[in-house]
Amino acid sequence: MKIIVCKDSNEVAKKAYEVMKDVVVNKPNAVLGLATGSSPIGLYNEMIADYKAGNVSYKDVSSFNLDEYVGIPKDHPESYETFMHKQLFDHIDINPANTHLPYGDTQADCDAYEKAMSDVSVDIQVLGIGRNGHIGFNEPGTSFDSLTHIVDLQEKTIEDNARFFDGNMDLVPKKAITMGIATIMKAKKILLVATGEGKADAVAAMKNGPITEDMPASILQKHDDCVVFVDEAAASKL
Ligand SMILES: N[C@@H]1[C@@H](O)[C@H](O)[C@@H](COP(=O)(O)O)O[C@@H]1O
Repeated sequence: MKIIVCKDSNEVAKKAYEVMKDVVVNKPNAVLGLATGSSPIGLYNEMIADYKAGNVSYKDVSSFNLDEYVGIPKDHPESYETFMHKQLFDHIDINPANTHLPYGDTQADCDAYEKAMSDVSVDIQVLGIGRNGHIGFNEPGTSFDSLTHIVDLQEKTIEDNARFFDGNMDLVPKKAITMGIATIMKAKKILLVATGEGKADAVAAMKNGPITEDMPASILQKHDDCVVFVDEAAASKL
């Protein structure tokens, strides 16, 4: 795992984009693993700006997102489907038919997503990290062997996401469908971004702590090509 400490979130976005650009320019039909949350928004803005400048195209790219809430429609304002359209897809030339997010609440839904992903190979997987070390929605305690599955969200995660639901924890979905840890680890390259002091404990445990299912992101120590961009605040406990 390579950690690069940047002075602020702006630099994190710019540096992370250099890695993304390298993948897409070298492989115009790259498969991108994408993430939601506030962390990757700066990176997505850089992708959009460079696309608008005419420097890169996503017309042959396809994408697979990490996760989605269970129990809200795809067109809900806070669904991850809506997030991805608003933050990225609607501003670049990616073919909407080539974008994929998991959806549903049954094992069959999980198996279908896993199957679709096993037919391709993710060239670069973007990740954020939860304050409790979750990646995707793989909460502490998730098996490192897990594939796409349905999860019960932990209190801390519901609390963190309440800001998107009028600050009301009751409105936050309590379940989600997520790629598993084993699904994520299959990506050829992993690009994790984390900013702010709230992520400092999780970043330190991910990098220096024991590899344990209690800290899902710690498994990334075992990935052959994982690059992490953090700002000084998120790096403060390294
Ligand atoms: N499912 C997402 C994760 O993929 C994301 O990494 C995490 C951190 O979010 P943020 O980047 O807003 O701190 O939030 C959610 O739980």
